[in-house]
Amino acid sequence: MPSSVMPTSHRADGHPSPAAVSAVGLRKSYGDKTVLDGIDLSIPAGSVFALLGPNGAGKTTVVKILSTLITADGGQSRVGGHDLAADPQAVRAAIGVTGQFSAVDGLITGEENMLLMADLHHLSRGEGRRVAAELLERFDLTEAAKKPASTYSGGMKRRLDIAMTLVGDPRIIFLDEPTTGLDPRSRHNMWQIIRGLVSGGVTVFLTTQYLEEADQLADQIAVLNDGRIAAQGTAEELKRLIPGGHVRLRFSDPAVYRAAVAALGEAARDDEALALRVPGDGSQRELRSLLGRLDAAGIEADELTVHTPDLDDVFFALTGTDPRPSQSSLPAQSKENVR
Ligand SMILES: Nc1ncnc2c1ncn2[C@@H]1O[C@H](COP(=O)(O)OP(=O)(O)OP(=O)(O)O)[C@@H](O)[C@H]1O
Repeated sequence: MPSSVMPTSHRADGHPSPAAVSAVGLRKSYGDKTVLDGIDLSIPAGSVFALLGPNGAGKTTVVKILSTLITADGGQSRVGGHDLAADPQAVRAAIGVTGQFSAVDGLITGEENMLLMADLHHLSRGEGRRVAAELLERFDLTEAAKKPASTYSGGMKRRLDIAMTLVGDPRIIFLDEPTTGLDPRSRHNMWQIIRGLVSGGVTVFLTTQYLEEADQLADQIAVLNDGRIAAQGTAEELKRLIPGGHVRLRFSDPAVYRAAVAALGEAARDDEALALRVPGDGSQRELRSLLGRLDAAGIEADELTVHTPDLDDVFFALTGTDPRPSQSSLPAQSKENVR
């Protein structure tokens, strides 16, 4: 299933675009615990790739391997045209990494953090100052530039972290859960920043637990579960992989609800909410037939909503992890995968 939905990408001139990141058969274990059990990836240059997975699925491990922070036990990968095992230095020079292991030093100011990065990249004093000022401006940090980074909000720290990464002008950026813990406004801000990077030709590899984030940003999404890629494709392709479409009918009168239960034998019941979930593809034909059956039984629902599968459904079907734990009407599933 994974490879069958992975399209070959083409540049505007019709030639296949070179992969910015590729991996074949990546494996990693800690002791007798297998974290990655053969991961294949191919990410075209200039695109956004989202690695989606529940807690502990191994997302950070993939990022750490591809960004040379740890080594894989098996498999091959190329990043920015360089073999990871043979030339990790060249890989390091081509990439930027931000995430759970942030480089921001809280004791010094945002500006000093930037200048430190400029030093690390051997920029001259003048060039360093110019680049730092430009990036601080771009990430809306000019005002806060002279304050210690420890006083920054979560969103500001993430922005500073990305700004620091960009000092070296990397063509490939790894963002490990870039919006975890951010409020909705900062999250949208971060999405704009990521879109800006991509429009400048940067390849973005991001990990996320948020389906909406992958849906919003990614050209390709891979769902990681139990050390393997359970499915890969565009958001639309993934949504087509699974059923999940249904019509939800809600009633306020328990007697009418019971009549509906009797009339629609195949529907999943939520007795507490007096709601029924009738599986279907949401097509006009199916809706007409459903309404016909309700009419014939003299039943009128108080609320009728048509639900087409979304990434939540895909995630749920593939990982057994319900991203919407508050929805009691979903069937109870094994939570064994949640570590
Ligand atoms: N250094 C280590 N030693 C032992 N086990 C580890 C080590 N690093 C990670 N693991 C284990 O590997 C598994 C995958 O961890 P990883 O951090 O890659 O997951 P993740 O998908 O990024 O999760 P999260 O969303 O919680 O960050 C987890 O079960 C974790 O406990």
